[in-house]
Amino acid sequence: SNVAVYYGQGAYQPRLSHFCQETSLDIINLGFINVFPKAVGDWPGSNFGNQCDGTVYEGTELLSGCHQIWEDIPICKELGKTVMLSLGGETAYEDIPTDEVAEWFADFLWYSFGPPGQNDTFPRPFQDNQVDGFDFDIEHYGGHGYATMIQRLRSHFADFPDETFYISGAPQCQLPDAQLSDAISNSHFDFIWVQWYNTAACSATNFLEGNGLFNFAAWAKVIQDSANPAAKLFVGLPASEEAAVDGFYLSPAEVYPLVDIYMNLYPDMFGGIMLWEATASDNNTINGYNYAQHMKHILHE
Ligand SMILES: CNC(=O)NC(=N)Nc1ccccc1
Repeated sequence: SNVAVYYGQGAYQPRLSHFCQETSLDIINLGFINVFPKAVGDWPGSNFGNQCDGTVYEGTELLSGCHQIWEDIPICKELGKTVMLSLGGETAYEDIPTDEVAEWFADFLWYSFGPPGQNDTFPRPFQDNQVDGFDFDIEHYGGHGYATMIQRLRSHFADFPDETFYISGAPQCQLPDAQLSDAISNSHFDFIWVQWYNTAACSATNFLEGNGLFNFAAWAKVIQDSANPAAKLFVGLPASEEAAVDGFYLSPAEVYPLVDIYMNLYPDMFGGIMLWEATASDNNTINGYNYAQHMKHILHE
């Protein structure tokens, strides 16, 4: 199974190619498109932390100088990594007011970050690089419009039948997830990485306490009943103590029994582990291995 990490918001983070050289990482979510269009014709905005050169397309919040990222994506692809573009994140105001705006947003993302050369009225923030898909890390205000966006994106995917594009989501563990439940029921996800941290009522730490509140099984049922029962369910975890709200970190030794049980209870659905986030994992070494390396070992046990 796979290890997915978020990249783009790490403190003093190294450039993307550093993480693409890590063999323990399979999927890299570039975060974030953190400003959403409010009307048809509005451009979204982006933030990738200390990366990019601070320039934006005039009159927008969309970064235009992400040279480290456009230089590094080919390296990542060469090394077999799946590179997703993540929408949302902590700072985003994610409200999709109408279906027209949802479809505009999907078109913008596709023509700007999908295969190049389709429609040159759109910018190419990563130049001729194309991402492998789009991740929905919708933390608030959401709920409306995401199913429409995803259906629109998938109609674009169908124009490139020889290429594979993915849709993923990072709901909070509380059910039903206010932001993404509608989208999960009504549109096709490939990966669902649940944030089993920062929410006491259902986080992975409950597994350690054996109190029955860790709700992997409930999420498995949501996926079984969803628009894509074949979607893969990942266990989302903080990659270090500091990477999440206090008290939600699990050591590798604590993760092992959780993964062992649920990987074997749900062998087809279990997709792997998602980590928030890449730099925190790098800075969290235990017995000479960083956190993501420990996770990769656990998945291969
Ligand atoms: C997939 N997205 C996240 O995991 N976001 C996230 N962890 N945000 C955050 C929330 C509280 C403290 C630190 C980071």
